[in-house]
Amino acid sequence: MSKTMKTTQLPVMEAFYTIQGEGHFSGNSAYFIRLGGCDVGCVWCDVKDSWDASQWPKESVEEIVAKASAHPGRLAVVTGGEPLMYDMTELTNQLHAAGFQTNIETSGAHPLSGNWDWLCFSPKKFKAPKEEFYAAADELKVIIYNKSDFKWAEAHAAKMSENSLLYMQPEWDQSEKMLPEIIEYVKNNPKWKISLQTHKFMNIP
Ligand SMILES: C[S@@+](CC[C@H](N)C(=O)[O-])C[C@H]1O[C@@H](n2cnc3c(N)ncnc32)[C@H](O)[C@@H]1O
Ligand SMILES: Nc1nc2[nH]cc(C(=O)O)c2c(=O)[nH]1
Ligand code: SF4
Ligand SMILES: [Mg+2]
Repeated sequence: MSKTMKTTQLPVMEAFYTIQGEGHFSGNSAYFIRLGGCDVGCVWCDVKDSWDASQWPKESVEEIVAKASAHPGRLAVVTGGEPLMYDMTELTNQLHAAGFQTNIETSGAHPLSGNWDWLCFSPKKFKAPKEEFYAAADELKVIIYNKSDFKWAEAHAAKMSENSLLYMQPEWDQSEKMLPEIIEYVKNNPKWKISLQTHKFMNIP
């Protein structure tokens, strides 16, 4: 590559090879790329350290993909922070070129970019999602923190495309209280499935 050619640099908080713990791909080996930076401000966010992008070193897309390629799995999950604060075109193109399936975890609060094989959309009360995510998402994953979130979840589900998957995931610290309610809700509303943060039970990243 010529010296004058610009390559995308992205703030990387951490990247690790693990098991996808949540949603439709739960149980699959996956390489996680966690980008720094988020302006959504969820009170119960489990990675608040990710919010300030300036704390995390910038890496070129080439470096990020080279590190991912060192592992046997070819499923990449891009998360954060909020990955769509950045243009994801080059990262997804280079991941594809290296043979990866590209999955994303996003709140939908920023414009959609990149070429995704699977998009997990987890809308938040703290910063409204962009309308384009309802059609683009493969799975909706609503975090249930209190009883009012069931009605809120239905409002989002009503806007999703017909064949998308619908998940309710208990907020981790409210699980003891809310999981029994979620179980009853899903039994009564079978279009929904439960997603648990299984990596936290397995004590893996
Ligand atoms: C940390 S976020 C990063 C990606 C993106 N900012 C988002 O919120 O979708 C990854 C996933 O974890 C979920 N999550 C964050 N904190 C959680 C918590 N305390 N309990 C359960 N799920 C949580 C989010 O809703 C999202 O689906
Ligand atoms: N194992 C594992 N699975 C995950 N699924 C979504 C995660 C995320 O933080 O985006 C996550 C994570 O941090 N670890
Ligand atoms: S949008 Fe995601 S990363 Fe940002 S605060 Fe909410 S859960 Fe955390
Ligand atoms: Mg997580």
